[in-house]
Amino acid sequence: MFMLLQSYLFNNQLPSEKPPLINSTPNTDLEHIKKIYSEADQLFSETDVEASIEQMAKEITESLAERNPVIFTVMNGGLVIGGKLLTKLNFPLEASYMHATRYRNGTSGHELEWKVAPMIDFNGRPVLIVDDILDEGHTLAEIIDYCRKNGATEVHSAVLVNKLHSRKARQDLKADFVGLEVEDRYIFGFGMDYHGYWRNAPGIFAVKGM
Ligand SMILES: O=P(O)(O)OC[C@H]1O[C@H](OP(=O)(O)OP(=O)(O)O)[C@H](O)[C@@H]1O
Ligand SMILES: Nc1nc2[nH]cnc2c(=O)[nH]1
Repeated sequence: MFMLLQSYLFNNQLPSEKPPLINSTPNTDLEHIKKIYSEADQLFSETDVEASIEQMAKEITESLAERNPVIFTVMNGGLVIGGKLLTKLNFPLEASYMHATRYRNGTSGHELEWKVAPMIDFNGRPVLIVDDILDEGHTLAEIIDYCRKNGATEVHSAVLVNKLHSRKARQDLKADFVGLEVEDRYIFGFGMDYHGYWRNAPGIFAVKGM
């Protein structure tokens, strides 16, 4: 896997062999997936979420507009919030992504697995990490450490959602910019998945019974 990625990253060519599929779910029971959505509790509407993103963008602009930051969206969950935030940040910045996963389309976390490391050199520059959710925070903590070790002058973080509980990976772990606070339930929508599905759900929903 590493050789394939290396070939792609350094020669800028597609690998000749097809890389292993990461989260292929060809046998998913779509009736179950539909039921999860129809039975879920909506915690925030699309309008609520859009308003919170607008507010985050204002706060980020106030802090970083003059700083020439590199903004990294954490895939896959950051896909929606990253895209929605970027066009509201009307100042010079470079935008890219990194891919790290801890839940692997499941509903419980494991050790963090890096799929794609950052590809813009941020040595000597401020970095903003954008992700969908800060839950236990192992993902964000490890990414912050990585950016510091690799020369970021400052590492800021923005999450659409902070989950309220006392199981954070580090006691003082907080994101600098937070859209919404959610109760301690398994949630999906606006980039967050339920077994790989419903990242596209237009709002933030909690799975019934979870
Ligand atoms: O605070 P934590 O407990 O570490 O969890 C937060 C992380 O979990 C989700 O990613 P996931 O590993 O599910 O991968 P995904 O981005 O592909 O959904 C989410 O996108 C965050 O990156
Ligand atoms: N989709 C989703 N991903 C997560 N990663 C960590 N917590 C959550 C959660 O509640 N929902």
